[in-house]
Amino acid sequence: METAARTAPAAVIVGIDGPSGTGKSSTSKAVAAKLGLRYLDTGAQYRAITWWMLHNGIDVNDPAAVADAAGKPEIVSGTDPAAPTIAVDGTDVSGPIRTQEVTSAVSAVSAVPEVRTRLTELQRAIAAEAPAGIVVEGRDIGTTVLPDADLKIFLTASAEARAARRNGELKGKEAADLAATQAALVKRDAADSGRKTSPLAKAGDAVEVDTTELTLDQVVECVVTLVEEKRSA
Ligand SMILES: Nc1ncnc2c1ncn2[C@@H]1O[C@H](COP(=O)(O)OP(=O)(O)OP(=O)(O)O)[C@@H](O)[C@H]1O
Ligand SMILES: Nc1ccn([C@H]2C[C@H](O)[C@@H](COP(=O)(O)O)O2)c(=O)n1
Repeated sequence: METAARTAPAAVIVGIDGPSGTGKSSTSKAVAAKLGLRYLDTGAQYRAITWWMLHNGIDVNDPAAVADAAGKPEIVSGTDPAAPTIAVDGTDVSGPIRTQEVTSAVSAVSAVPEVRTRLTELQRAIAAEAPAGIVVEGRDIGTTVLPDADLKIFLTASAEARAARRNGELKGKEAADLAATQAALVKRDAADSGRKTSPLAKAGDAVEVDTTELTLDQVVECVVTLVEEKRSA
């Protein structure tokens, strides 16, 4: 008796880029979970290497010192969208990488070409190993890391909306000044967009989604639909 040959759907690679606070992490995790894909937060990797530099007394404003040390830490990312992890030399740094000290230093460290080369190689290797595919989020995924991704999304939102979202995360903690939050977001975006090596930028073939007036569920639905359209094309 003949058995019908069953082929698993080809792995799908989705890149999601955009400025800070546009919803990349929330959207990417939810899309990956819905579609059974892996999830990679490349911002967490840049934060992890920044944490290591600070922890080891490297002057983060000295590009030569950062470049010399760029190959030293071992960065390991767990890609389960329900429980992503990030470790440096075996230490879980998921908490420490979110401190203000790291946030203030990460743009300087991520502008160093040796850091970018190191992490880009790691990101490509992780994407290549994802059996059903992966959602990778960052700043240069569509332009540099995975230029052949099946689908590229560029999320945007007004600076006001992004600052309000960030402050919303602080509920129950010390209330942050909205104007100060907005100024910090805009400053980091300017640094990330202005660096020479693979700056924050929309790839020419990316789909831009302005999330200012959309709920997270609406953004997730929009991206899931775009992935399904690509898969059935
Ligand atoms: N469409 C949306 N509407 C309202 N809130 C949202 C929306 N998308 C994300 N958020 C909220 O905004 C905050 C920032 O989202 P998220 O961390 O996903 O952004 P991001 O682009 O990954 O930021 P960063 O680049 O700084 O890591 C979170 O509190 C998240 O719950
Ligand atoms: N592909 C990437 C991802 C992140 N960065 C840098 C620039 C960001 O300000 C920083 C932290 O990212 P976040 O956690 O806010 O997503 O990391 C980058 O240069 N390239």
